[in-house]
Amino acid sequence: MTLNGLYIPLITPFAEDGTVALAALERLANDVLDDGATGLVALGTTGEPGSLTEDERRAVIEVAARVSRERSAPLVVGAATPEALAALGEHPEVVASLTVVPPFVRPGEAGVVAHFERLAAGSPVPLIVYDVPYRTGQYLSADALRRLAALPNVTGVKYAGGGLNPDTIALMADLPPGFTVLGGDDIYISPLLAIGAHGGILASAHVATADFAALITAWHAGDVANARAIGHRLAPLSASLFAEPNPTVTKAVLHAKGRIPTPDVRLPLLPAGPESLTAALKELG
Ligand SMILES: O=C(O)C1=N[C@H](C(=O)O)C[C@H](O)C1
Repeated sequence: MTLNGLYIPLITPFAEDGTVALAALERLANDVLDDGATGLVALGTTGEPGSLTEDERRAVIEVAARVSRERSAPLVVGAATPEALAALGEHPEVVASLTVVPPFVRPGEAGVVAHFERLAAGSPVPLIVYDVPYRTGQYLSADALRRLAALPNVTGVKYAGGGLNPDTIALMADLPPGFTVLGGDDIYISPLLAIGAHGGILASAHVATADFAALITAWHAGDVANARAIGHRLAPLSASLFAEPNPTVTKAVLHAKGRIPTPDVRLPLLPAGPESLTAALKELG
C-alpha cells in the first residue's frame, strides 16, 4: 500500500462551553476533502489527543470515519498502544495508524525497532512510523528507518526530522520498495517532495488546502517550475502558522475565517497571540 497525496491532520475544534464541536469537525473534514485533500488524519499531534478524554477521542474517530466512508477517502488515526491500535480494527475506513516513536524514553534505535515490531505484529492496520525527533527526543538514522521499513505491517514514515540532512538524502536515494514517505514538517515539504516523498501530513493545509494539493501534484508530475513557485509561496505561510505551538495559530486562523466556533486549545497549550494571527492572515492573503 502506498499512501500518496495530501493528508490533513484534523484539529479538534472546541465549542464555547469547552466541549468538542463535533459538527464543526465534520464540516471541516468535508471542506478539506472538497478542496483537494486525499485523506484525513484523526488524533495527530494537531488534534491535541493528549488533552482529550477517551470518550472524546472515540467521538473524533467516529466523525472522521463517517466522513471518510461517505467520501471514500482514506483515514489514518493516531494510535501508539496495543489497545488503541486494536480498536482501529472496528473501523474499515482506517487504512493505517500514525504511531509515534516512543517519546521521552530515548530507547535507542534498536529499542525503537523492537517496539514497532511488537506493535505492528498485533495491529489490525499497517503502521506509519511518526518520526519527529524534536518532540520525542529519539533520532532515527536512515539505517534505522530501513530496518523499520523491513518489518511486516509497517507501511511508511511520517518524516518530520526538522529539516533535510544526510540521513534524509540517504533514505530517499534508496527507498525500500513499497515504503511510503509522507512529509510532516510543513516548511520543508516542497524540498522533500522534490527528492521523492509521496505526500504530506500537513497541519498548514487546513488553510490553503488546494495549494498544498497542487504542490504535491506538481512535484509528482515533474512540473518543476510550478512546484518550486508554489513551494516558495507556501513556506512562509507554514512558518507563520507554526510561529507558536501547533495548532494554536491554525485554530486562530480557522476561527477568524468562520470555520470553527472558537480558536480555543486546551492546556498546556495557550491560545495564539493576536500578532501571530495577523501575520498568518497576511500570508494567507
Ligand atoms: O498532527 C500532525 O500529524 C502534525 N503534527 C506536526 C506537529 O505538530 O509537529 C505538524 C504537521 O503539520 C502535522
